[in-house]
Amino acid sequence: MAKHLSLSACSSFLAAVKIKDGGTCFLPPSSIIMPPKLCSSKWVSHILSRFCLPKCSHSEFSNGHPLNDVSLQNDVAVNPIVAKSIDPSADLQLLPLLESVKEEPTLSIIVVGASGDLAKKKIFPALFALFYENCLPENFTVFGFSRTEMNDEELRTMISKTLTCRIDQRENCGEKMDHFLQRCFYHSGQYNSEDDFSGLDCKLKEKEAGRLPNRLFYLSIPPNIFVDVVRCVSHRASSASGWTRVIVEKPFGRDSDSSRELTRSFKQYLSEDQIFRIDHYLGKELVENLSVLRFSNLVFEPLWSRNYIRNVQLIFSEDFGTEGRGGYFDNYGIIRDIMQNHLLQILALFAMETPVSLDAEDIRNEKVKVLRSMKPLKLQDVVVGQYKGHSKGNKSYSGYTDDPTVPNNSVTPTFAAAALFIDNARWDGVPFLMKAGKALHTKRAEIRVQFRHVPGNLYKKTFGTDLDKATNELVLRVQPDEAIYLKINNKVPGLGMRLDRTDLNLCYSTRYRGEIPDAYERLLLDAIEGERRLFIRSDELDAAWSLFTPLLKELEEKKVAPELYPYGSRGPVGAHYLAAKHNVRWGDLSGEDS
Ligand SMILES: NC(=O)C1=CN([C@@H]2O[C@H](COP(=O)(O)OP(=O)(O)OC[C@H]3O[C@@H](n4cnc5c(N)ncnc54)[C@H](OP(=O)(O)O)[C@@H]3O)[C@@H](O)[C@H]2O)C=CC1
Ligand SMILES: O=C1O[C@H](COP(=O)(O)O)[C@@H](O)[C@H](O)[C@H]1O
Repeated sequence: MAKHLSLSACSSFLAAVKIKDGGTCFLPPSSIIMPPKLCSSKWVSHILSRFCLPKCSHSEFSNGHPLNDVSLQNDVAVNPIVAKSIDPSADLQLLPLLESVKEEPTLSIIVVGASGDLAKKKIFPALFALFYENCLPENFTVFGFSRTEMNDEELRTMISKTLTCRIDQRENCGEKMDHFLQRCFYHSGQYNSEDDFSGLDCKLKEKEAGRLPNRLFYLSIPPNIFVDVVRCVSHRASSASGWTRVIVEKPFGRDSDSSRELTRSFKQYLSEDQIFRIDHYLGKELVENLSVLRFSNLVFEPLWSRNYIRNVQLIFSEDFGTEGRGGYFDNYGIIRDIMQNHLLQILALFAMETPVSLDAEDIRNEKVKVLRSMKPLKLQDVVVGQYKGHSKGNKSYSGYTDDPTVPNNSVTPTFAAAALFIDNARWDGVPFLMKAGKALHTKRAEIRVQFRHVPGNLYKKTFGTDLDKATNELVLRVQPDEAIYLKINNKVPGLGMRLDRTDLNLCYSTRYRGEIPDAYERLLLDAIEGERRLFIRSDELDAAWSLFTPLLKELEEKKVAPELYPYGSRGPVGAHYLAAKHNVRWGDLSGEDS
């Protein structure tokens, strides 16, 4: 038991707390009274996961490797509802700390594909931000692994170019960066070479220095080498006595069959608990807030159904093309790149029933249910487009097929709009419209909820014949300039009776001073803590592919020609016809917000 009591350097006493299944938690009292700031609440769950002993501690083995993934977390409902897990009838006792640290845990984060775009752009900066905010455990190292020949210093130089300090906390930034970089190391190897992963394992062990080793692998590599890496990790580089977790980047397959095959291959080497399929949109602040908004405010949940909501729009647009990623993109297209994952995940969170609790499995169960209630997409529910070259003033923008890595005759969509329906009592008949495109006139991601007309509206004359103009609309702007606003009708002050459409507006930058953490920060921290709520379970993934696979097959078999739209425009006109077919107007193009 003493080996679990490793952290309490902060206190000479621990509070012993009984948890629901009869296990015991040892909590430093300081963790119980921590204020509920992000890192503090994470801290409590972190402590629970490290200190809670289940009724019977057991180790599972897979391929000869212990899977010490803290399965305790199924026994203890961690962040943010710690209290729920604690048996209220159990007395809190203060126990003297039995023994000082014996097997202090250490965390190694291994970025596989360290030389790549995503690692440089997102993963290393997110790790540094976590370090900067003291969210990483005391003993951690970061390892880069890829084929490119580099030494530790060269990796550090590469990483240092992409690190930035948070705007609101610049103190000691240089010093912090140096400390962080000193914890970064590199190992070069082939992705399918078990010997190269043995070499990595040796270096990891050296840094772990006999402490309890926990290892988090981040697969930031093309999908065709995922399975090789997972095999090598499992055989040669998984932790012998701590946990081993693997974060996997999308794409998780190209369709139902390939995705199932990938899941099957992964499960030869890893248990589902060890796989963290990342969808970085789930780590975005406004997406996290969706459930809070809905389930903690009385005013929204009663309206959240076909009775009051006319349609829901999920919109993603970028004002740049696929430059530099054409090779990848042409094999996937916008439907796989954005819709089947990011937008569908948001839809599932938006439309799910109230989960039993905030536990990962309860939430993911509800998401699976709603995905399984949806009708697979048909060709007539979809419009596809592709951007073409365009000149504006003396500037010219290349078309999608001008990219040398894209075939000239490619019909891969860079834009798509789709109408989806959920066949359940809550959402019957409500169109969920999705729209995603590259090289459009603006960069944004938002959720728009258009409400029904007010029956017998006393003021309808003021709105003329266009009642849509008077419809309430709730907008969650995911990015940029995070905001939540509700369009309402309001009397213009004065003696007359003139109505105005205006916004009840929560603009994040005005209301909250701190900088919003990047999605990758939140998700990395969750994976470190074993929190799975924001990661995709295999049955969710399967349900998501089932919706899109028939459509993707049809588009590809029939080689459906995308409607061309000029780079920097508002996208194909077909998207308007699709919306009109379902009595919808795109909220982002309504004039007020476009
Ligand atoms: N970049 C982005 O914005 C996003 C990326 N993703 C996903 O994240 C993962 C990584 O993306 P990204 O960093 O852009 O990918 P990269 O193309 O930059 O590849 C990452 C690294 O993998 C190695 N690599 C590249 N191609 C091959 C190959 N054919 N065979 C073996 N090794 C190869 C290279 O390292 P070396 O040669 O040194 O071994 C490269 O530095 C991908 O799955 C991608 O789909 C997801 C969302 C956004
Ligand atoms: O997953 C992806 O997301 C990015 C957009 O992410 P964001 O956080 O910058 O909005 C997109 O550019 C890329 O094509 C896609 O693979």
